[in-house]
Amino acid sequence: MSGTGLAFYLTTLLVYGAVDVIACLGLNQQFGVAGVTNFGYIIFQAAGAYTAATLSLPSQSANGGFQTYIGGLGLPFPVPWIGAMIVGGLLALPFTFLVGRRLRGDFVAIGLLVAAVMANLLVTNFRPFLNGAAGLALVPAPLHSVLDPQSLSYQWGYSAVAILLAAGTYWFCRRMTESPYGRTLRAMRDNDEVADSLGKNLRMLRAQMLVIGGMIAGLSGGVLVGFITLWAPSAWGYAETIVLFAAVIIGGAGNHAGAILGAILVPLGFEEASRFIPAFGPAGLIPALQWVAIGLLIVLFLWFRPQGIIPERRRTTPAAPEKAPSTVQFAVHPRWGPAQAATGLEADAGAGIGEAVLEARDLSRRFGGVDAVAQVSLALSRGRLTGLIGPNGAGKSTTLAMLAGTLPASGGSVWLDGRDITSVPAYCRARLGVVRTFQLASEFKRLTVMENLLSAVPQQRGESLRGALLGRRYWAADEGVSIERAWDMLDGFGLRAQADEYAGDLSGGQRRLVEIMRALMAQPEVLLLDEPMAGVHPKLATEIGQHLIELCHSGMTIGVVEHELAFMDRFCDPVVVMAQGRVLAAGTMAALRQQPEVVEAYLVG
Ligand SMILES: Nc1ncnc2c1ncn2[C@@H]1O[C@H](COP(=O)(O)OP(=O)(O)OP(=O)(O)O)[C@@H](O)[C@H]1O
Repeated sequence: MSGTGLAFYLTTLLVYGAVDVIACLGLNQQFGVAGVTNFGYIIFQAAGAYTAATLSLPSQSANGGFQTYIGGLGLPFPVPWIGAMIVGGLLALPFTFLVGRRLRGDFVAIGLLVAAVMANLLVTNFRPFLNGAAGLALVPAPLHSVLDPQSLSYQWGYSAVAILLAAGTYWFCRRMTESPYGRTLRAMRDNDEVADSLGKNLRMLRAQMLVIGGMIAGLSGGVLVGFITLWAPSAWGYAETIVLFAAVIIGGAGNHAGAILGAILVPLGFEEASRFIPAFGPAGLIPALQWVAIGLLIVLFLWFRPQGIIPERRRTTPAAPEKAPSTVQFAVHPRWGPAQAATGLEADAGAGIGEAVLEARDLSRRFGGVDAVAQVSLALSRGRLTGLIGPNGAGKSTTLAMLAGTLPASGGSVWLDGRDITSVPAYCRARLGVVRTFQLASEFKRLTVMENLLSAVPQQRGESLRGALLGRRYWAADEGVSIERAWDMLDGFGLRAQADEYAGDLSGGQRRLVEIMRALMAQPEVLLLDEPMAGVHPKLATEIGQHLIELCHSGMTIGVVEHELAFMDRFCDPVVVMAQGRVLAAGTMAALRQQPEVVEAYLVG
């Protein structure tokens, strides 16, 4: 290869590499960080490429009529690239309805894949739209009227701009990810039901990810088509999406540096490596083997190294001065606790004690033909630790889920402070102060203990997309206050040493504690605990029980489902007994023990 030939080859590599990096960063943001599986990702790149092409091509009549397309506006650089981003983002909008519905993630992924296949078929078979299978050619290169696109200096310049855009995309994605907003995205990825119950608006977050990913993919398409000057349906089959997924998974999903490495190794590396394989077998064999190799690599990585070559970074928190770990410290809702007293706004913790705060009225839930909960009416009162007991399958967890809104009711209503909240979604109920924990372990596994706690803090400055983009200076002080509270909480629960460990690596009992701490970090007005003491050391369970009582004294309303009767005896008043989906009785444990039907249904054994 001559020197000039080599230089052209190098610049081509650089542009392809930069385009792949941009595309992989967008996909990593969607899939690796936020857990939104978009098997139709490639159509957003294609939309960007077609948009940039039709915005820069002359009108159809001016091109001699050898290709047909819509648009043909002949707009100057950089309008086609900006248009590519905008259309990539706009194309994502219809799909935001898909993620907003209560569809499972894999259905959404398949829906997007089907959309990608259909879009490709449409463009291929409907020629007037974008010239069908033949695709668009002779797309004007950016600034072709003032510069010579064939010159080597132009090619170097193009590579430099493409690399700068890739660097800008990296900076943009990092800014989102390394912020409270990014933490919320990762929490949603790890366990969306729990994120929902902590007040995170999943529909909004997923929609943002789809639109931002679409814009980034669109940009990558715009940059690519300006360089290669042609674009056809064969360039964006659904298999191309698989290549990008392979890049992200192999590089290290969730880590933007990993996505960059994956982009260089997989789409670029495979293409280049196959050039050096001597031709053998029938035509098309080598590209086919390339697919087999990529498929095998995905399987091998998912099996042996699911975290990829550069795993997601563990976020550690600078240690704060240690406090005496003798007692459990709780932060209480500002409306009721000392924090509010300190501001002088409302120091009367005794106000309203005993009045119904959260009520179920004739609440029912059917699963298929089974009445899991049938016309249950009960009230949780301010300042009371209300227990809910009953045999297995009595409907306790289902009732608690309907109170928190994580499960829709089939009938009846839920009231908060005298307001009907039956149709209010879980994340809004959490924002109103109703926070629950779950019966099964529900920590955010790939978030550290500290991050689990911080994820629950309401109204964080850096938790919105805007706040994240404004940067650390905008949200660091606010985050500092939350970290301080989290350290206090960790000291109280004796988990300071585990602050930087992944919550998924803790013991069962420790994970329970993380859940309780996380719920308390949300500063709830009503706290709903589903078997919180399971696996917790009895001494600590007693300590927690005592502090739950303290919280009640400061005005919090707490409901707890628990099988441990000793806990009910000691801490809960009143206690509601459920059996076969109905409320059997309610009162103090002492009174309940006097009722034969309760003893028969539950207390015996
Ligand atoms: N998602 C579901 N689909 C179908 N049936 C369900 C579902 N969730 C709960 N059920 C059924 O509803 C009934 C009540 O279950 P629930 O979990 O509320 O009981 P529970 O009192 O909390 O029991 P446990 O103490 O064992 O947790 C059970 O018969 C259960 O099998």
